[in-house]
Amino acid sequence: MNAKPIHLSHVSHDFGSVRVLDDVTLTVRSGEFVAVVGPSGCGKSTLLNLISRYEQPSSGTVETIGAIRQVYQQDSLFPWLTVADNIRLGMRSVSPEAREQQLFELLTLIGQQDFAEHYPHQLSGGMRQRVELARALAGHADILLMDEPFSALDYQARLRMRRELVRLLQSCPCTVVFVTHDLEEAAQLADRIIVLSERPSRIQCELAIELPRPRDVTHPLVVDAVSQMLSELGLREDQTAACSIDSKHNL
Ligand SMILES: Nc1ncnc2c1ncn2[C@@H]1O[C@H](COP(=O)(O)OP(=O)(O)OP(=O)(O)O)[C@@H](O)[C@H]1O
Repeated sequence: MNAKPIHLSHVSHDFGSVRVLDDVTLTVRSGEFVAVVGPSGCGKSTLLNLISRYEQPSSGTVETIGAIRQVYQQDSLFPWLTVADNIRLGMRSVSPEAREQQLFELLTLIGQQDFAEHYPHQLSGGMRQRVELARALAGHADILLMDEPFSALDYQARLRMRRELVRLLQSCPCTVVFVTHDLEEAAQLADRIIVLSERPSRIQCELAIELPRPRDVTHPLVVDAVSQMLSELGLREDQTAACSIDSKHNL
């Protein structure tokens, strides 16, 4: 993997007369887990769409190196295909000889080996998201773009999925950009959190969290990071608490 698999330089993006992103410069290092948070409608998904090249920036440049896979909030499994066939779809770049072995490994990794021949409607929401993750990681993704992948799940299922994602990334390392509304999720998972401002969005600040994963939601650094994001987003009731997280303001 390259040292800088994602590099955005002075990227701005307009939809018609509406400027959504304004002069965003962002580099993501190989293997880094970057979370993106910000107010609703500020352009988080647009940022992912620019990285995936689904959208072209109005100005600035986007450079990526390596295979990109995406995981969305809505599960996008094909309902007429079994779990195994859905995952096989992600393996078009894998040789036929290696495919079945990798399928078995992925099913084992997500704990769904007994459900290979089930259809998506026979699975819970959490199980479907696990299969989505396996499909995205099949065939060796270099960059994983995740757009609120766990937001449809209940709190306990989200906690389990975070743990599962950490475990999966240990087995299948890649560079991750993870959009979420859930500040706790960002603090539990990310090496670096990008806080976007209101539209037209700029990078308001970056928070680095140097703490090994898995991280407990009650760890003081996780709690501090949530507290700082709340402050940055103007959502604190009490703005007086100090924060020990290393943060960099880009305003
Ligand atoms: N294809 C499009 N055409 C026109 N406007 C768009 C398009 N896609 C997004 N927008 C607008 O751009 C803005 C940013 O949208 P985007 O989905 O990127 O925000 P977001 O931060 O991901 O939102 P949310 O947090 O609510 O999911 C919104 O005002 C949205 O209406």
